[in-house]
Amino acid sequence: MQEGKLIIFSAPSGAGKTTLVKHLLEQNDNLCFSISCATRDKRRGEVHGKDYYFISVDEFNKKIENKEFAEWEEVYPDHFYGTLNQEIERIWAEGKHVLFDIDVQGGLRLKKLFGDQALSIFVQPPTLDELAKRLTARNTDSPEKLKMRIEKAADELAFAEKFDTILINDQLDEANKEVQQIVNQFLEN
Ligand SMILES: Nc1nc2c(ncn2[C@@H]2O[C@H](COP(=O)(O)OP(=O)(O)O)[C@@H](O)[C@H]2O)c(=O)[nH]1
Ligand SMILES: Nc1ncnc2c1ncn2[C@@H]1O[C@H](COP(=O)(O)OP(=O)(O)O)[C@@H](O)[C@H]1O
Repeated sequence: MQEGKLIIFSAPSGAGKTTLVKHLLEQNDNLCFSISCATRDKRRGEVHGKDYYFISVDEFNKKIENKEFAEWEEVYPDHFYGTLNQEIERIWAEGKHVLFDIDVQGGLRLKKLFGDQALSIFVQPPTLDELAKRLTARNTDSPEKLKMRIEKAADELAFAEKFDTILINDQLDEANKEVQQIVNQFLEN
């Protein structure tokens, strides 16, 4: 099997990485989204096997024991997320490059594992206030969860400099264009 490349998007929750990743996937047939395992509840509109493999904490722990994950994190208390080795291989076997939407620690771990084969992109909101506004408007989280995500975001912003590239997601059209340029440049080399 010919190995492809890895493009990793990490960001605090609400910075817009899911939005940017979806757009990139629509525009590029040679990229495929890495579907993670997650133990959180499914949100309205989410599909098992498309957005995530939604599994129980017990199933998740079995996969840890069986060393099925390239990386995994307890991103929020009792909310585990992980990238399956099998998922990366499935995508490479299709002759495509792998696109990740994963948390900051997971992103840094994959970059360390794959080195120059991977590009790590940190998506930064223009301000923390704007991030809080976007998360509130998205309306997918309870007030407690919202608070937890915003607090965690402030810590995560400190890791931006450790990524290959920082992308500020202010005007969405501009950010989409910039992402495409960054990805084109990486895939050409
Ligand atoms: N480490 C790691 N983080 C993941 C993985 N999949 C998703 N995440 C991250 O987990 C966090 C929470 O994701 P989610 O519950 O979907 O909410 P979101 O932050 O609003 O997108 C986000 O930062 C995701 O990028 C994974 O496989 N590994
Ligand atoms: N540049 C932007 N300007 C305004 N709103 C945005 C922008 N990018 C994303 N959003 C909105 O902000 C919310 C959070 O974006 P999302 O992609 O879900 O973030 P993440 O995956 O990083 O948690 C969504 O409702 C999305 O539509």
